[in-house]
Amino acid sequence: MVASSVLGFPRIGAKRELKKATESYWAGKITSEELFEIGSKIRTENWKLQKDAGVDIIASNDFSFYDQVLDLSLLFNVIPDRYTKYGLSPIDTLFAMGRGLQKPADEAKGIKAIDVTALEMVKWFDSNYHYVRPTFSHSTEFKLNGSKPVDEFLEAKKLGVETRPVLLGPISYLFLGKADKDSLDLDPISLLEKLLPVYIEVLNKLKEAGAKSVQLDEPVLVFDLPQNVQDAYQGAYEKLAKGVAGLDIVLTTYFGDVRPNLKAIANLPVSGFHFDFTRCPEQFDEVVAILKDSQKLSVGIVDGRNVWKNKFGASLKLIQSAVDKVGSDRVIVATSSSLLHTPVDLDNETSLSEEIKGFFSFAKQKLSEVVTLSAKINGSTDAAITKALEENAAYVEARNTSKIINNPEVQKRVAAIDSNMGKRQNAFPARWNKQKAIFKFPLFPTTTIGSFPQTKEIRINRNKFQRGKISAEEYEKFINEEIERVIRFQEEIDLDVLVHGEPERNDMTAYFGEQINGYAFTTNGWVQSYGSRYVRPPVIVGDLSRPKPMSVKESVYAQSITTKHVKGMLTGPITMLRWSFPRDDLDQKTQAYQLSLVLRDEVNDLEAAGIKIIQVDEPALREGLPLRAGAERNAYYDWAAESFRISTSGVADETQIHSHFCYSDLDPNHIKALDADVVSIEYSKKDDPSYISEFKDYPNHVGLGLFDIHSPRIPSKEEFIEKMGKILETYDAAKFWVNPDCGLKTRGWEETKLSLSHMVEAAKYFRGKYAK
Ligand code: MET
Ligand SMILES: [Zn+2]
Repeated sequence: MVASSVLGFPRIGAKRELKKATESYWAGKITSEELFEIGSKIRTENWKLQKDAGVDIIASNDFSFYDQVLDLSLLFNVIPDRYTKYGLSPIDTLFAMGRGLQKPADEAKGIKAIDVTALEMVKWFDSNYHYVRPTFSHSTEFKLNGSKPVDEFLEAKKLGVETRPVLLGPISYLFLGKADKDSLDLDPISLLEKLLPVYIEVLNKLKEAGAKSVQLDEPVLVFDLPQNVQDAYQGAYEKLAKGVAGLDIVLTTYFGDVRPNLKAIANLPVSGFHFDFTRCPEQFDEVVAILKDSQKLSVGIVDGRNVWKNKFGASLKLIQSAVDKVGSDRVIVATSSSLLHTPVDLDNETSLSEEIKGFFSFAKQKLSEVVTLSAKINGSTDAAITKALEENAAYVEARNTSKIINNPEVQKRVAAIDSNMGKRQNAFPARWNKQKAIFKFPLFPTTTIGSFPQTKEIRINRNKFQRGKISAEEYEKFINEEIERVIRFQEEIDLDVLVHGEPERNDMTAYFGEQINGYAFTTNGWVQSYGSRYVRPPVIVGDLSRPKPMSVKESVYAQSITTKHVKGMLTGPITMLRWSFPRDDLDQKTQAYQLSLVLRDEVNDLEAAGIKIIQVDEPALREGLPLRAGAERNAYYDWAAESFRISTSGVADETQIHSHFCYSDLDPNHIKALDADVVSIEYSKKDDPSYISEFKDYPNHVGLGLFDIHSPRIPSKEEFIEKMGKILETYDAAKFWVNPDCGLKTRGWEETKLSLSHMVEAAKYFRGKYAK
């Protein structure tokens, strides 16, 4: 019999319980016991849901209060010294590593002041999830520190749910990490021998607790891996298998093609493999060929990364060929990856049209999909299964013929795009000559990335407006007051280029998506982005067009109340695409081009309305990069840059185009290809001098982010001076912009005020210094 399996379930709770809990804990409103209680409740619900749906193989240890990779770092004692010297509890150490911690001293209680920055946070493969990067040094001493995987396994067992614990595998864990700044010569993979005993220890504890099998995720197998990393697999898994004899290890890969690394895993002594056939069905024959004897084949066929209903007909064919090859007892029907990347429950959506709702499937619905597929393959004649299959066939037909999907006007415009649309009138040096005469910026111009604190008041008013409790006029008045407050504050601390603060935007993608035809949006479709930050990606369902300007009103208002320049603020085409759930029936390039035309109209409208500086954010540019080098990646480079340039090249030389990048490794060549006049880049946690030199010969202007906006800590003026000083050792002062890492919307006003004031003071300090 074929079994059904789910690689992981969203941990945020159907009503975002986890967010509320962690944020209340950070605010000191609930105790750690209360926090743990809520975690336990979420886990219990998730396991029950899966069990009730009939899923055979259910994961445990897929829960986390912050990030599953960070959990492992805590578990393995990969905790840089700077976090251990305060005597924090394990959960507080975890949060300090994830988000930094700054606490004044409490003399009365004899408690010292705490001031520690967060570890680096980076993109999880090509998703919009972010993990906390394991940070190793020569002094890292692996040892088991806690028992989370075992505790959660036993917790489920007590509830009558037998689970398969999931851990990130040892090679992925090391490869996704980095050397700490005191140990830059350290190659994390060289720590493998030291790390394996700790894996063996925890796996044995799981075995003793009654686990029969574990899921070891090795997603780095979809990267181009250096030879030494590929070579590490065989030995490592032999040691594991020997060290935990009797425990089945299923090696899990996802998000792509593992064929280039197939040799590395072809002879591993594991009990089974999982492959992602939604992302790469082409690998089927070759990967199945490595299976030996009784090794199981977990067929990733229900997409863990999107919201579209599975197309059962095609899936059943693929599963059937798996059964034909290895026999039904060895086949598992699974989600392609953890469902962490999908919203929790479609049943909570009340405002979607029935037609569109009929196209979607969220995490809970995907449970039934794996169950239905496996039941059908097992020959079930159950009426409910038959009905589900019939409904699915009707869905496929309905989507093929739906009227909301095709817009011939849009298709015509995309077909008519020519190469001139992606070119500014002149190259940057000529543009800059004109721009500097207009803007007359001082040396080290200061600015922010766009958003200012999204206060409770803003959320309350937005909510009231959405519910019709306040009129459009009242809401506009409120937003304008917010804009005015932000403008006055920026004038007060003397920033050079102002922003309107984005108070009208709940989310930088959804805000625009809601104004573009062809998008659908959910009311509850939250997905974790990092820590307690969740996003609600809108869904591209059809061809995209802009019925009217989307951002001009707020920018024009902000500009009307100040004599300084206000930047218009837009989300770029690639980020719009990446932070939405895309269509699965149209290639991504065409979707990006549709978006680029929408944005081009908006950029041109902003310019026509008198906005002279326009920032088009592309934080997701790097995220879209295909995970492997090759033709697909090269093509992406071209169409992604072209989409940005189509958006921004309709303006005069005098209009200054900014762009912004964050969250991911820098990709200087790609950034250069966008030809923006000024780019701001997340930098504060990089500790990597090569980031500076990468831009040495770049003629355009660059602001390296000077402080971490994910953390509430406030850098002092001296800290800014030190940071800037370091950069200026190698960096051309004439192209140096001063800005934070990213927008400030998740911060409070108090810390924002202080951090930005210190930043401006530091810029002034250097102006004085350079004037001499
Ligand atoms: C994730 S990038 C965010 C850019 C946006 N303009 C903001 O400041 O919030
Ligand atoms: Zn950003």
